[in-house]
Amino acid sequence: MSDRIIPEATKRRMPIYYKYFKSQQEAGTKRVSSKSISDSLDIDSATIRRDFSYFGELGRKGYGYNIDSLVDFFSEQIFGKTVKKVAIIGVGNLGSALLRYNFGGNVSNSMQLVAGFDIDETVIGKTIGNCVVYNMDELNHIVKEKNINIAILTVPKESAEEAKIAIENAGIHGIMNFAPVKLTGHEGLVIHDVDITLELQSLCFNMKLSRGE
Ligand SMILES: NC(=O)c1ccc[n+]([C@@H]2O[C@H](COP(=O)([O-])OP(=O)(O)OC[C@H]3O[C@@H](n4cnc5c(N)ncnc54)[C@H](O)[C@@H]3O)[C@@H](O)[C@H]2O)c1
Repeated sequence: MSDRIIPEATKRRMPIYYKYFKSQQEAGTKRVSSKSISDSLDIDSATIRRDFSYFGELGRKGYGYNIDSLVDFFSEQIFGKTVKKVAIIGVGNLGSALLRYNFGGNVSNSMQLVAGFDIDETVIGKTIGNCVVYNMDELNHIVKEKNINIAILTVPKESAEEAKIAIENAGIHGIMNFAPVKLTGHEGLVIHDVDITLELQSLCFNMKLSRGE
């Protein structure tokens, strides 16, 4: 890979490309042009070529891109060489819905939801989706036993800091945080905040722009 710094916008498009190439592979497509990627994803061809240029030569001019190679390449760029094992911390309304959803079953070869954790005795010991809900006290040893690398944090905001410390101490390096609170961790801990309200506001803004208001 080029040692140029990859822009945030390119990083955000990586999973979008991967999802598209995966769907094309499943449909039996062997080769795609940047024009067909552009038309399908509504991203202009120049942006696609610039995004891909950060990763070296992925296709030949006039010949298009080989789908199998792209799927392998993007899969390794996004997930690395090991399957990512994911746990839900806080199995209430949102956490249990995510356990049942289980990534829609779409990416199970690269990411697996393997456990839930909670402090509430009424949910501990239950199986939701395919996952057992464990007591938070068991976090350290279950993380080691199941090689968990990522935590999805769905606890109330008052508990988020405490839960983050427990996650960090268990040796997990990635948190997807749904709690409405800004968390920081030690260097090497990557935290992504997810906020459906921001997405909705962005949708409102785009609707307003598209109507020319
Ligand atoms: N970002 C978004 O778009 C979005 C959308 C919906 C909800 N949320 C947030 O997600 C979080 C969960 O919402 P909910 O409706 O599922 O709440 P909930 O109260 O139904 O569930 C929270 C769960 O966390 C558990 N919990 C509390 N402290 C814990 C701890 N220290 N360790 C482990 N588990 C703990 C509780 O026992 C409970 O089961 C809230 O912070 C909410 O504000 C965010």
